[in-house]
Amino acid sequence: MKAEQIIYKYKQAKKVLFEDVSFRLHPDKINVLVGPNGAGKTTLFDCISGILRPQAGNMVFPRMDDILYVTQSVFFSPELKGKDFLKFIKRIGNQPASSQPLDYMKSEDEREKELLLKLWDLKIGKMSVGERKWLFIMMLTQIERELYLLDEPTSGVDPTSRKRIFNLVNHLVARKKTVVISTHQLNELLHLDCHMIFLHKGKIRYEGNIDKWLEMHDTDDPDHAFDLATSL
Ligand SMILES: Nc1ncnc2c1ncn2[C@@H]1O[C@H](COP(=O)(O)OP(=O)(O)OP(=O)(O)O)[C@@H](O)[C@H]1O
Repeated sequence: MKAEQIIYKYKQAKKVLFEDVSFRLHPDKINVLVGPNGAGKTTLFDCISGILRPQAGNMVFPRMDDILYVTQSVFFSPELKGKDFLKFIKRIGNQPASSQPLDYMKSEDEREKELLLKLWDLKIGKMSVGERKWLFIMMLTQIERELYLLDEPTSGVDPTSRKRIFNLVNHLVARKKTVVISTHQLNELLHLDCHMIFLHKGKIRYEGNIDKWLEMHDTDDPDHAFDLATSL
């Protein structure tokens, strides 16, 4: 899966957003899209998923039906309960909707089971950000697709929820699925087998291992490297 020489400009915008975006997704690692606010990460996800059509370039990605795209603003009524969401997702996957909470879960982790039991009867509007993100991602990643795009899945979540979300993402990679996430928390990438794609000022400025990227910037602090990379 790859993008070559993508050019994209929003109709209303004065300037081109992507002047030459090329990258390749790694099939066996978590692909991580990184870049400053406004660099175009969400726009790139929209292009990959087929929601937006670039004005030029070559995109080699699965068709829309084979992509699961979890945007930052997945909207479900805050009045719905956890169980309503879980049953709904099963039904759209043409699978039977069980009334047993643990039937919805693949993990054997006792704390996660406990969390699911708590969220089962809780309204979505009353869940914390981390609880809601974990529940959504846990369930949505059970839908079979070739490519999964997760826009900032760990923003606003505590280290435990973040670990749980990365476990879900790692399971996808282990199942030979291609995954792309975006994040601003670069420290979380240090212990991850990831393929970093760095978008800045309309181009991909780096693609590869995070350790090599840190070496290039002569630092072991990813936030410092980010600061240096975006000041160019
Ligand atoms: N519909 C639109 N019309 C015009 N400009 C837009 C539109 N949507 C987004 N933009 C602009 O495109 C640029 C990229 O936005 P995008 O949301 O893709 O960035 P991002 O990298 O995901 O940002 P963040 O890290 O803040 O989430 C921004 O300058 C934004 O204002």
